[in-house]
Amino acid sequence: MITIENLRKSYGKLQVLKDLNVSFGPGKVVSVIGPNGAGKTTMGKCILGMVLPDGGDIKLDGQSVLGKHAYRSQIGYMPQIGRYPENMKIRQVIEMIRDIRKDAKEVDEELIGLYNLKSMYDKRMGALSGGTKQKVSAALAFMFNPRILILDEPTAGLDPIAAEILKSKILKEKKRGKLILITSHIMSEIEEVADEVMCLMDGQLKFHETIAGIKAQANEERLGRAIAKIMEED
Ligand SMILES: Nc1ncnc2c1ncn2[C@@H]1O[C@H](COP(=O)(O)OP(=O)(O)OP(=O)(O)O)[C@@H](O)[C@H]1O
Repeated sequence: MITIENLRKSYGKLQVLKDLNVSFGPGKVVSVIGPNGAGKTTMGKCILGMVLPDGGDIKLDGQSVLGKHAYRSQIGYMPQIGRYPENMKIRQVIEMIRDIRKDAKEVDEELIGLYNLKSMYDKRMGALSGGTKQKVSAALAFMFNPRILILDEPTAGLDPIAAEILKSKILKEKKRGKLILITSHIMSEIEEVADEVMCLMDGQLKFHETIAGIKAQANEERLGRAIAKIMEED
């Protein structure tokens, strides 16, 4: 589904992605982990076309996406921190995005319902709590039934019930054959939802393995310990 080949990206002198190679298939939840600043968000933004790589390629179903736009409608994105016009009401933000995506065949309002967002439709974005803003971001990411979802620390700031709702949604959409990339630092969450873990270290792929494979490789039952063991290996 997505293939990343020799991807390079620098910000000034800082080399963030250094010849990154990795591929992801459909019907999988892949947890993207790695130390702060390892390049996880940058990789996601390169896939989304929000950051232009300096070299290498990103292919969707074998076709390069670089310099193209239309493919983006197949990807839902939930940013780490959603930024919205402060004065717009939730209703207006949702209507605006629906208007931009008039072409979408299917509109999925499940999260709007589960998060009871309609009861807050007239609140302004600038007046929302961080968690409520996250709920709006989650609802928008899933809204147009994209084949691919890129979720950047999606449960950070969500209360436990809202986080459970999101995790169930992730698993439901995975069963429908979607590819879901999730950046997370929470081991219990990774173990609950992910099939595979991709670890970025210093802009390169440290490993990309199934959860069972990681535990077997490290000879550790606890995922957190297994990952720490592999990350410490040279
Ligand atoms: N627009 C930018 N301009 C300059 N440097 C940037 C920019 N965006 C990211 N960086 C730098 O690139 C590096 C990688 O950032 P990135 O956000 O991809 O890391 P990350 O793995 O997602 O980190 P975290 O776990 O903290 O979210 C960091 O050192 C960051 O400061």
